[in-house]
Amino acid sequence: MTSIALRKDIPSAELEKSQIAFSHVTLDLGGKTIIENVSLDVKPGEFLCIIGASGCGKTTALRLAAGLYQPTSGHVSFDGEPMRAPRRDVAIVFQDYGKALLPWRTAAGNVALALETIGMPKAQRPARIDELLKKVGLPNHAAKYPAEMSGGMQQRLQIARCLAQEPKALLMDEPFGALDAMTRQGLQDEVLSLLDASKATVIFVTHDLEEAIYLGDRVVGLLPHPGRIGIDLPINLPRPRDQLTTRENPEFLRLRRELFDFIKASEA
Ligand SMILES: Nc1ncnc2c1ncn2[C@@H]1O[C@H](COP(=O)(O)OP(=O)(O)OP(=O)(O)O)[C@@H](O)[C@H]1O
Repeated sequence: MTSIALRKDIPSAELEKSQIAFSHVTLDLGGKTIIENVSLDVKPGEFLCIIGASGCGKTTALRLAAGLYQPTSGHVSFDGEPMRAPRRDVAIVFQDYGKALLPWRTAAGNVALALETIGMPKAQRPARIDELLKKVGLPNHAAKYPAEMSGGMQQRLQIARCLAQEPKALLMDEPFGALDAMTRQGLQDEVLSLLDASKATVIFVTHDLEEAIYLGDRVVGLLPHPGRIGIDLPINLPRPRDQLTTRENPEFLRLRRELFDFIKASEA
């Protein structure tokens, strides 16, 4: 059984296809090569984490996956089609929820915007908004504005808004980087259970090696200057994951050591 099949029940024919594929991707920006010859296949429903030293190109790789950058050479595809521009079925969750949310709209209004974008008729929106806010643990906060919510709540709201798009893939850039440790662990578990239900493919960028192992089916580490794949580890830890037992598992500790050594060597 593969680690992906452990996460959710996806037909094996689906797993053979790539959902997001990088083929020999190189990207130059400002006269510098930022990403060099990256080839990467992400399968439908896979939870891939990207780690690496600061400035190694993690966010840039995510922007390529989102269609926000076009490669200088090589290509990025989604469901077998060239990724020439951002797509509605690929949602992005940013670390900076403050900038991602509209401050003049309530929680319900922020989610409604995503429903408008996918063309949901107005009459159907309130029930869907309630459902989404409930899913992310904000059932009683529909009328609040982002400024009236904690960081963790705002990030939940951003996730609800992304789920409203019913994305096939979710690209997450350090989504919990600005949150305290307890809020962060709670949201890790919420994201795992939300994604188990939605079966979306995930690319999740993080500085936190333990977070990457805890969440992922696979962890890819980038080497810096230019950004290249230096390590690609399957995470064969049982699911559902548990904040105590998973983190105490000897395999978790072995993986943490391997990634720690990788980062240390890549910074040397
Ligand atoms: N538009 C741009 N023009 C020129 N250089 C850029 C541009 N965007 C990013 N870079 C450079 O590309 C490199 C990779 O940046 P990127 O933000 O992808 O790294 P990162 O791994 O996400 O970093 P961090 O972990 O600190 O967020 C950095 O050296 C950065 O200065």
